[in-house]
Amino acid sequence: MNSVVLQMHEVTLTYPDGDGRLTALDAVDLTVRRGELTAITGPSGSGKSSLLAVASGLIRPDSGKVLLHRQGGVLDLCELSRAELTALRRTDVGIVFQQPNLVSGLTAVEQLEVTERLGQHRWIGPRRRREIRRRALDLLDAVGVADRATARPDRLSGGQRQRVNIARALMGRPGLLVVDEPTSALDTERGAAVMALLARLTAERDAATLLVTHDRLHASTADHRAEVVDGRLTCRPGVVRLDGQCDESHFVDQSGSRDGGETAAADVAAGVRQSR
Ligand SMILES: Nc1ncnc2c1ncn2[C@@H]1O[C@H](COP(=O)(O)OP(=O)(O)OP(=O)(O)O)[C@@H](O)[C@H]1O
Repeated sequence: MNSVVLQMHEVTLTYPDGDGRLTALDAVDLTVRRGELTAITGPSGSGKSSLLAVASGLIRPDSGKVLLHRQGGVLDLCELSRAELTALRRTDVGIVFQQPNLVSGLTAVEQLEVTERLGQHRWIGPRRRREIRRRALDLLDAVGVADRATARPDRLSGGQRQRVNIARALMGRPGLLVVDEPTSALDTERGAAVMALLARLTAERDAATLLVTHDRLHASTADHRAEVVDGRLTCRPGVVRLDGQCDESHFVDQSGSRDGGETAAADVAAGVRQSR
């Protein structure tokens, strides 16, 4: 079994709501492993974005643990300062937001370079700059847009912008990749291609990918799938207890859990596996 990268344990998150509090996440347990893609689905307002925000350290939960396993040890994101979390998101956690928020004046390769340079608090010499450019070009190649490296966002299609967005999130070599609705602005075919790309990158780069999608067809192509309803995970893929034991009662074997009308989903899944 692959090694654990992210472990959420009994995570509860509330927001102010009038005189009271609204529970967005309710005692959520979730484990995400290296080289595996976990997809979260759920109705609107069920807590999917809140789950991603907590998993990536953008929001601190009211209670629970969010453990990030990385080289050199395990960190509880709930105990880190804002500055430490910002630094961590440059190196260990890649985030792909729903809208590819690319900088309008920069070319595709510059979008990736500037991300890397922002993380360096010192002057960067020509050799290091060449290394950064080479890595940026390699990543654009890996996501299939090497030939658009010098194009600005207004010259890229929606699918190409999303691919640059994904490549940018990988610049820091993150162990955890958090992806919010990557296909929402794409048609079915381009959406399926982006899902296949994420599955391939997850396996090739040995990343742990946690993805939110409203599209059950796309979710069915993931290694694991869970659903959030009213802030609770209805099934919990491969949850590892804090004592290190795997809680098999919550393990979801996708091969045995297909629901009705998913023949097409199985076809997409087969395509994804072939393209890996
Ligand atoms: N900043 C906030 N302040 C107050 N309530 C919030 C805030 N953000 C989200 N909520 C509420 O928390 C609940 C979960 O919201 P969340 O955005 O996580 O759901 P979601 O599943 O991502 O929804 P969608 O699919 O519509 O994006 C909702 O009831 C929402 O109204």
